[in-house]
Amino acid sequence: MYADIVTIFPDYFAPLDLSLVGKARRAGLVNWQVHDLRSWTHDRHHTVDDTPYGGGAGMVMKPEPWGEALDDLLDRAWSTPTLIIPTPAGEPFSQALAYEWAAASHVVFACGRYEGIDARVAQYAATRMPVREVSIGDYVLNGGEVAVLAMMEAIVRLVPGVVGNPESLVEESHAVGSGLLEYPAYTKPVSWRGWDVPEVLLSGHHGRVEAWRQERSRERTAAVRPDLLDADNA
Ligand SMILES: N#Cc1c(-c2ccc3cc[nH]c3c2)n[nH]c1N
Repeated sequence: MYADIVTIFPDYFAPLDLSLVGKARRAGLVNWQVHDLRSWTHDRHHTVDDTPYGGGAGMVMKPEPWGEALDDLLDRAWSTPTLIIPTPAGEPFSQALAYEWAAASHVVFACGRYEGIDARVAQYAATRMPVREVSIGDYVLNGGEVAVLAMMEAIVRLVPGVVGNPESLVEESHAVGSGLLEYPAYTKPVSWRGWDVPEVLLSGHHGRVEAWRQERSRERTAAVRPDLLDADNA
């Protein structure tokens, strides 16, 4: 999976070179390039925003720099990428989308700022590539960069070879098809500040451990995400 990330804050993405995601890049399993949108401006002030038509607070990102950026990235592309635009108004980002894009050869992330990107950019882009407008949750950020950091981590960890034990991807919360949140985890010491590890986990009886874990998953899901149980039963 290769990603182009276009932003006015390239430094936001330095953390991608840390930990598992950075290790995957150094192993050649994934790669990405961060681009400063201002590289596609031509005025002295590298202007990327302007006032909104129709009035209202804030500024809107101008279409011209985005159009030139997408044209350049498409010209250099080996295959037609999917354009992913983070926005509070988007479809929910999901584990299923993370799997889909982990298998994609090329994605382009467009990080908006201010009140967002001129709507014609997504319209124009859709004439040249698949476009997905996605949201990482029902709260409002100041820009798309944090969303892209989250999506990159969710996507890269699913690329084959990145996670040491692929089994660990199966039992986690929101694993596609599981419909349940993951069970609580414990490690040594067996007793800590008066709290003991549940006996069943010390029994060595795999059947009982599995049954206990399934019950804890259902209990936890019913408590905090009953909507997943409805979806699970749908
Ligand atoms: N994804 C996502 C977002 C955003 C978001 C994304 C892009 C921009 C550009 C200006 N403001 C933004 C907020 N807020 N909340 C989410 N779940």
